[in-house]
Amino acid sequence: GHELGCTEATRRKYGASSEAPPAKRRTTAALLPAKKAAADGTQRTSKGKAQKPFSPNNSAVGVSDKDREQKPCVRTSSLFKNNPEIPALPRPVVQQVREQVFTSDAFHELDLHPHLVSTPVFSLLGGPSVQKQSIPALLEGRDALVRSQTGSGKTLAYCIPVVQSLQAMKSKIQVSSWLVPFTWIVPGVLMGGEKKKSEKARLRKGINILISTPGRLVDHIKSTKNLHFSRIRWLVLDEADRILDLGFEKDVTVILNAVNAECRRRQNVLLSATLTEGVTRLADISLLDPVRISVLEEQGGQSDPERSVAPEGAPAVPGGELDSFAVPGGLDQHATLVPSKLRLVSLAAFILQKCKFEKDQKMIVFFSSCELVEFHYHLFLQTLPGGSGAPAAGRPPSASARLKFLRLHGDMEQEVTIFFSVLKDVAARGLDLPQVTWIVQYNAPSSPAEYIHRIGRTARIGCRGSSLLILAPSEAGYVNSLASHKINVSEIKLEDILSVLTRDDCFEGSRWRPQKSRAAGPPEIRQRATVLQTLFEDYVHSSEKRVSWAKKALQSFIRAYATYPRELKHIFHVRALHLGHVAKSFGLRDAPQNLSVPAVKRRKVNMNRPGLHKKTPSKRRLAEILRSEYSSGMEARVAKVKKQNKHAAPSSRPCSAVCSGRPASAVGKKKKRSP
Ligand SMILES: Nc1ncnc2c1ncn2[C@@H]1O[C@H](COP(=O)(O)OP(=O)(O)OP(=O)(O)O)[C@@H](O)[C@H]1O
Repeated sequence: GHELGCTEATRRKYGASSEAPPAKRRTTAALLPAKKAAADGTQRTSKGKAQKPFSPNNSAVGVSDKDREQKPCVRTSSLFKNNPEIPALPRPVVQQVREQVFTSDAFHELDLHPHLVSTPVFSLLGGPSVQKQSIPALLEGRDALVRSQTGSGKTLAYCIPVVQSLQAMKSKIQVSSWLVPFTWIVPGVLMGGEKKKSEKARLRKGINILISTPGRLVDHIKSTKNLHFSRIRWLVLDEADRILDLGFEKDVTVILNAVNAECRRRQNVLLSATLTEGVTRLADISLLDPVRISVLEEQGGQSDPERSVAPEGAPAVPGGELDSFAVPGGLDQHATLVPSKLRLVSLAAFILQKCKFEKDQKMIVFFSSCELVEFHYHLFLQTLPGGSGAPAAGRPPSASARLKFLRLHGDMEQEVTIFFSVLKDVAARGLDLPQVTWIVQYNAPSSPAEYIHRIGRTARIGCRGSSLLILAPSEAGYVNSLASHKINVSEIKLEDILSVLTRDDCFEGSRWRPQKSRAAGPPEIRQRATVLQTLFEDYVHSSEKRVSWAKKALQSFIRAYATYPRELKHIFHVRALHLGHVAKSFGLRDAPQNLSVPAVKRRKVNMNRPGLHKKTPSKRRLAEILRSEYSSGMEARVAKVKKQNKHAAPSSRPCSAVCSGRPASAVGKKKKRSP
């Protein structure tokens, strides 16, 4: 107790039973010893507001180390009181779907162009199974439905046959330096980041490989005269599950009709990490007598790891594993149950644990809206020790590692520009995130397919990785929902996440001392978590502007929460939220009075409900899509859509921010994506 300089009242506060009636939040004066309050020179009002205006110039990290040291006593109320009981995390028995990602067979057996075989990736491995199976089938001229887990190498599985067939073509249209040495193979991208005029000019010049998002291609089908499909040899629908998840089904139908109208003889390939009903439906209408490729490991002799040919009329479901999702073998999935009040400190503690106290960690944190990405990005950047600026002097070496944060979402106009100027050659070709070690889902995704795609940003192509799903105690049932798709998670206890704070002397609440012999027990963990929460609350309440910023983020969270699909409403229902507790996870000391929860319910948009596009105005759907993790963000420049965005109910479901213990420059890598 004396180390924190806390009063008996503070100790009682931490020790209060969870059955105690909701305590009114104590004022600073009640928790802050008079002597200390005078010493730090900050007089507080009865509302707990600092009268001394916050100046960002005071400190590079928003709340300076000096401030931290001079305010040893926490004044944050009841972080550990009145929380719902944390139930045991369900542990359904799940036999995970396993896939054989690699094959020992070498690629030189395939009759490929020598330049393709000499590509460095082929010398690295025997080869990804999906490539070993797909390439020969596609070279034979077959249509194919390819289902293989995230990060298993699906892109090259179709790119190699496409390039192999194009390089053999006689007519050369122009010279490109992209696909050296196949200089006459010219790829082009349509994704809406540019003016349509430049895209039209590119189409006019002629390209061999057109990579496009469905929406933008439909746009050109409707308005670009120079777009002809009569000589198309291949139609590839990559990420089919995400195309459907994001509501592009109608656009894909328009594309298929337009292509069919001009060209009947071509090869069609459909690739997906997950196999849902929608994907098989799309396969039925887009593929002709397809080879079904799946790299399932044999389980009880039931599935055939080799490629199989669908009997005529049979549904194109490789391995019959509909709605059972394969997860990379090197991926350890976890979930943790965290009461709403403790969410923010838990996330911060987890980031610190991995990115500050462990080496070579790179983490992606997924949030449910762009506003949430912005809020947490700025908050952590300004408050977390090591979040920015130089490491503070006198810290132990283990705690001096600098955290680097990068935000990424679909509503970033300026930031994207800046980002592009820094990493121009990288970002202009799309992003891949190599060597990501942790995926954190701060807000649960609204479909299992989305879950799979999020966690699939780690443990790619045989690497190891881990994921953490943060759920409220009332959301524990979501684990069962995942289990019904053969997704298996194990529990990480909240105490284990928060305990890292005892290693971080920034949260000691008093001047840092080099060594302590005292073991860290639950009371100390609670004290430090409260110090951290106070840091957040002080930052948020240091100006009216920041308070309203936090309120907006909270509002956005509630809006997103209202958009879970009907089948998950029993787990995620906005009425089950304790707004006062949730407010705390935004650094707010009280729940704002004017949250528009009922209005949100009226305007809910469910991205995963089949037939979404029929029920939702198309512009709103577009606004949703533009803000998705698959959006480049540049589309948001379309003023009309931006206007719609303002009024669209939830700002989106999937968005992400990246934080890493490494330099930001190590984050990006070339990646071409479609859709
Ligand atoms: N033959 C190969 N040898 C070595 N690395 C490879 C090979 N094929 C692909 N890779 C690498 O593996 C990573 C994952 O490949 P890719 O992006 O094609 O996976 P995917 O199955 O499409 O994943 P997702 O479903 O998540 O989009 C990429 O970084 C890619 O460069």
